[in-house]
Amino acid sequence: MESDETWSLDLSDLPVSRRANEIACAVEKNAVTVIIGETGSGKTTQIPQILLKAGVIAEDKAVCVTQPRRVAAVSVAKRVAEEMRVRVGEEVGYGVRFEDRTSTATRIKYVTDGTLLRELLEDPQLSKYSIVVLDEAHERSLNTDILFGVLKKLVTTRAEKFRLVITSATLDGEKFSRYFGSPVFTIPGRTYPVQIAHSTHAPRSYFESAIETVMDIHLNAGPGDVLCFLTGRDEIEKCCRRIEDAVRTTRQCMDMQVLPLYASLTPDMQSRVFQPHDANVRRVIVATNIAETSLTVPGIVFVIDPGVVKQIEYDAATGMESLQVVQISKVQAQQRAGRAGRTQAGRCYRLYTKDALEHDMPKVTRPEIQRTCLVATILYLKTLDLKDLDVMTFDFLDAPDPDLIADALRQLYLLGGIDDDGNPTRVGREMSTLPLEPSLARAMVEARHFGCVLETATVAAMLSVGQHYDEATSLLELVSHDDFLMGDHIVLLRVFQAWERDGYRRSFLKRFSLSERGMEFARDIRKQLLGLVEVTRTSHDQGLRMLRRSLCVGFATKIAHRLPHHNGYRTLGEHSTLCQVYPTMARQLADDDGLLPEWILFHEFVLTSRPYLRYVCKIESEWISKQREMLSKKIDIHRLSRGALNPSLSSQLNTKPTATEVDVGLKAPGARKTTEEDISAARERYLARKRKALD
Ligand SMILES: Nc1ncnc2c1ncn2[C@@H]1O[C@H](COP(=O)(O)OP(=O)(O)OP(=O)(O)O)[C@@H](O)[C@H]1O
Repeated sequence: MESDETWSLDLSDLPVSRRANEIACAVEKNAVTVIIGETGSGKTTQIPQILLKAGVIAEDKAVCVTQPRRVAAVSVAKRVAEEMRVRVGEEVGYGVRFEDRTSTATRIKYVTDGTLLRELLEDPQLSKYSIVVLDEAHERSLNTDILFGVLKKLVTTRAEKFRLVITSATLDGEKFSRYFGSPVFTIPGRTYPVQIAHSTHAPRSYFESAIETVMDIHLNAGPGDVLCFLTGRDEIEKCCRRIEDAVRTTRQCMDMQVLPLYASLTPDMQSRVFQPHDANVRRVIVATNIAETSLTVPGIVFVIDPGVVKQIEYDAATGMESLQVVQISKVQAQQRAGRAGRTQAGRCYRLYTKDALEHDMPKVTRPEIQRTCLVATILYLKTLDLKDLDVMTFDFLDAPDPDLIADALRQLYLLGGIDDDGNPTRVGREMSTLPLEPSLARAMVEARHFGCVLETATVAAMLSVGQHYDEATSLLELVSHDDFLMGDHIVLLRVFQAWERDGYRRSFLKRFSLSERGMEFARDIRKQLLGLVEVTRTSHDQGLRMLRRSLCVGFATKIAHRLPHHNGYRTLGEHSTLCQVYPTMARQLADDDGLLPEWILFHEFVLTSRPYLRYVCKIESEWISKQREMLSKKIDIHRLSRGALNPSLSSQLNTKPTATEVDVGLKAPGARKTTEEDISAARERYLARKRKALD
């Protein structure tokens, strides 16, 4: 028997649908509307349909709904297309990185927040849309936070009618209302009840406790699928194996199917969780927080919430990132419970005590914009050419620490993305058109001059993907010993080239234990990059050398020097830090004396058990003399914070190719410097808000 809960619900009975008229009127009347309604009440799927039916969307335009994650944008679009009985890509479509399923007929478009940011670069007025809905606002993803600030401006400046809607189940309505100067519309009622159970004591291991709870439900509870949250890929894969083993050794009449769900799975693998299945088999989905918001997985009755999440934290002083398992916020706990009770009544098992929820957990999730590297964000804001932009005082909902902004400005300047007056250079604009992180984008721009676009695009694509091979891979069959000694970038290039020579066959990937998902994804990204950057060619034997030189320009702020007679390194720059090369990589780089290269560039600087450099490549000191000189130069951050005061003027001035060739002193007439007072005021505001958030 197949479950078909999909149609068991009368859509007109969803809390949001019951208030359709009022919602349509509120959006029609107000430039910005904040809508708060319980999880599962119909915000994501129903509001766009309500606005369409009520004629709030202009005839020749569409409504765009953002989601923080790709899997949500795709699955919700599919669901709404089903409800409207149209095919995806017709009246309802979606746009995510590397995939656009829309047509001229599309009136409701689901996108990731990153996709909307890109669309803004091409069409700053967003002229295709009459309404933008920023959904899941509570997540405070970096991209959604940027959209808050940019769209708040657009609402007041666009000549044509434009409406902004902010939605979430768990939002500090008052704060949003104050920021946007908008009314808050609250929708009472939920779909089905969710019973919540807390642990009576803190478990010794949330991982073991999660497995025990899955097995307990399987052996003792009635029918229904299980959604269990964990923190990351490795942990999830391990948990799936453990559960499968436990089921094998337990005699139970009901079968079980265990499915992982995390961001780096292929879209095909991800969509398995939404496919109908035999109701006699209990399905257990083990997921990261990508399943925390938006998703309706039909059949879920039980949710297991261990109360933890993996979060990235960037330290601007050292340039080091750490990925740590931290406690979730109360808002996240509520979202997780809300994954049950959507198609039938449900239960949520919290593997932490009620006391911990009330006293230890933060109320809301800390915005990503306050704990991440902001180079890409600042470049983005600069290239949008907003009038009177000063990134230090930009109207963010929650401003980041000024040190984070200063760090981003410094890095952008050293990469040549902005000039002495903080205006985006031609190089900066080119960088912003590439769907890559700034260092890789900068290397790609440089690769054109060095004639090694193919090689650089391949390395950039491989590095963007991350997961390529497992420990068992015998790379020396694919990569020569000499190439091996040059480091990861060259190894990644050679691996891809070997696969390319083999005609991109899957059997090749299997034979060398290469990740099918990772390699296929890298191939897609590479193809896209090669469509964006003109391929200039250099002689084959120069390719490798030129590649490393381009990387030196892109990674000008990520260079390390080995200590004398020692395999430790010191990063270059204002806050030079002692660190080591990640152990598995260090083995491959060492020469016959066991010494690592004197100079390297690195892709990642992460804090795990200690500070490690990951993905490193050997470079020559004479290639980086300009970079070293720049790194030791005192940079006037105040001058960089403003910029694009007069876009037409700045674009005339911005014809300088790289920062290393920036003519110091060339200044846009009329540019007012951000003063020390502006920055102290920004810092004060930031600290005051932080204190308030902690209270
Ligand atoms: N794929 C689906 N299969 C079955 N029912 C679904 C599906 N998607 C949505 N629904 C039904 O529609 C309801 C509304 O879903 P919707 O995603 O619009 O809610 P929401 O208010 O946006 O929730 P959240 O705040 O959790 O994102 C769900 O509670 C569920 O009953």
